[in-house]
Amino acid sequence: MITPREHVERTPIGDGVRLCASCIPRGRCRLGISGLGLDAEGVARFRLVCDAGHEGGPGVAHGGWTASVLDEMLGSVALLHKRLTVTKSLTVEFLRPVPIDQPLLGRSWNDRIEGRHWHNVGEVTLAATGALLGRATGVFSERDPDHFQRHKDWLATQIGKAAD
Ligand SMILES: CCCCC/C=C\C/C=C\C/C=C\C/C=C\CCCC(=O)SCCNC(=O)CCNC(=O)[C@H](O)C(C)(C)COP(=O)(O)OP(=O)(O)OC[C@H]1O[C@@H](n2cnc3c(N)ncnc32)[C@H](O)[C@@H]1OP(=O)(O)O
Repeated sequence: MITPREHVERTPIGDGVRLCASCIPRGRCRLGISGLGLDAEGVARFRLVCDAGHEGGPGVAHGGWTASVLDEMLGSVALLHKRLTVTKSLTVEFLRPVPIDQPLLGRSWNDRIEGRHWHNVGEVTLAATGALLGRATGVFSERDPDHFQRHKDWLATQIGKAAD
């Protein structure tokens, strides 16, 4: 079985972020995230733009976009340390409307690790002024790469049960 590090290293990067399966063919994150790497304090930094494809209210991002980018940014913290985690819980605060087509900045970092659980934090700000628009806390559960095969096996059992 491959190690989590090998699994992470085999996943393609686009604009500085490890790409999820659906974005690998396009070569960039569909949410408009580019990664700037870890700074000296171990904080992951990102450039973000919410394009009109994610417009909710007039001129502002759908809340699902904001929650998704925070999930992605907090989920990237362990990836940047070559560890594999999935979101166990995510709490999002929508502090101000997020404008579309405006440069935004994202930051995410680890607060503490308890066993296999990474407690991560992150925020989205307006690049022009640093105004805080949204923030999140989340717990990310460290997994082995067999997580996805386990899911397939579990699903096959469930579907089998439904057919009985
Ligand atoms: C998009 C995912 C990417 C993940 C990384 C993949 C590749 C890396 C490379 C590039 C990716 C690029 C970017 C990614 C960056 C950020 C992505 C954002 C992160 C996400 O957006 S990620 C998707 C959303 N998040 C989930 O989708 C989690 C669903 N939630 C669970 O999976 C469990 O809830 C879990 C693991 C959280 C529990 O955590 P835990 O610490 O409590 O773990 P525990 O082992 O105790 O399991 C407790 C119970 O879950 C069962 N269980 C565990 N694993 C299972 C499996 N594989 N199949 C079937 N059942 C499973 C056990 O059997 C037990 O069941 P029971 O209670 O009945 O005994």
